[in-house]
Amino acid sequence: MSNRPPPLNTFHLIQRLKRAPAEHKGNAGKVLLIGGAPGMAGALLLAGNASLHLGAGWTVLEMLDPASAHALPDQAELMIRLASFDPTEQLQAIKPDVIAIGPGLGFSNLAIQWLEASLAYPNIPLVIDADALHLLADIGPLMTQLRERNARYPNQTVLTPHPGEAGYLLDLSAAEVQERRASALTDLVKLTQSITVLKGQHTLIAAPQHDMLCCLEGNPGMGTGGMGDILTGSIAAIAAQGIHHQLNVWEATGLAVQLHASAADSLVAKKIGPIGLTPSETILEMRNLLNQHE
Ligand SMILES: NC(=O)C1=CN([C@@H]2O[C@H](COP(=O)(O)OP(=O)(O)OC[C@H]3O[C@@H](n4cnc5c(N)ncnc54)[C@H](O)[C@@H]3O)[C@@H](O)[C@H]2O)[C@@H](O)CC1
Ligand SMILES: Nc1ncnc2c1ncn2[C@@H]1O[C@H](COP(=O)(O)OP(=O)(O)O)[C@@H](O)[C@H]1O
Repeated sequence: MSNRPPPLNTFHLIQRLKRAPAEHKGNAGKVLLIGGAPGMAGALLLAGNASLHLGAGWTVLEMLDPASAHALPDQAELMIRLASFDPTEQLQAIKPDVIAIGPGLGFSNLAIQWLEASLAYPNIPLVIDADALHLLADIGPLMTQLRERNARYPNQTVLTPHPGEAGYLLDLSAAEVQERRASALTDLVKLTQSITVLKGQHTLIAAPQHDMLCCLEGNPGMGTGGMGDILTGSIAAIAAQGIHHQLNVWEATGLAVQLHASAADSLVAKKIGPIGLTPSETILEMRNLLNQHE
């Protein structure tokens, strides 16, 4: 207990996101989210909804599932495209300010090509989650590409493993990660050279250039499928606004983690959860907190 890292304390950063009267969507940034293979479109839609409600100027989804890419979205603000077989060309056409890849991505050749192209896309914040973390663990050249990206553009890439994904990267079980969360995170940072968020009760974040911090907020109501997907979209949206609002990727990541957990606590305090708390409700409460502190 006494060895717990210092607490995450980020809400003072919200002031920096305050919008000047003449600001426009270009100042809030363009987030590109990649994933949503057949059967898992919901994961990408949740990440997209989080990005939209946390303030990104544009949210574009590259959806791998053709049926979902062509369906009319509930949220018309989302720009949904069918992920093409030429990711490099597509990225050059979209010119994103931030990329997030992984929610519902799956493990197809197309998924691998999109991860390769995202890792190769230069010098913008990149968030890597869920199935993209499995691909990094499984395919050596992708891990090499990640390390090279971090050597070239430090502090731009964020990994968000839950204990299962952390274990997969480290060749441990989820239970073994949980037994030594702090040292597992240190190992992940060494392995990947990335800003890394080890999710679960008392989420930990660390980076090659930053000491470890611990999020004291959050509750077991967050144990609902999709809760991690909304964190991914939130980190991307805050990082995108950070580009014009002097918030670096480490700060954006910490703020998103704390907002996410605090929003869940705030909903539980209102008796909306812990039982049945949904990621969609949590997105709206994160937006409330962001605007309350602005
Ligand atoms: N609506 C949707 O379409 C959803 C799709 N999802 C996608 O489904 C795919 C599989 O992801 P999942 O994460 O569900 O499944 P995984 O098989 O990757 O991980 C689940 C396992 O991780 C371990 N684990 C996770 N959190 C833990 C914790 N806090 N403590 C201890 N162990 C823990 C457990 O062993 C658990 O069985 C991903 O692509 C994901 O994005 C999920 O995000 C859920 C929602
Ligand atoms: N008991 C808990 N206490 C605090 N936070 C939790 C708890 N259980 C889950 N969470 C949080 O909920 C989120 C779950 O993410 P993840 O497992 O990736 O979900 P999914 O893959 O379904 O989107 C993480 O941010 C994690 O920290």
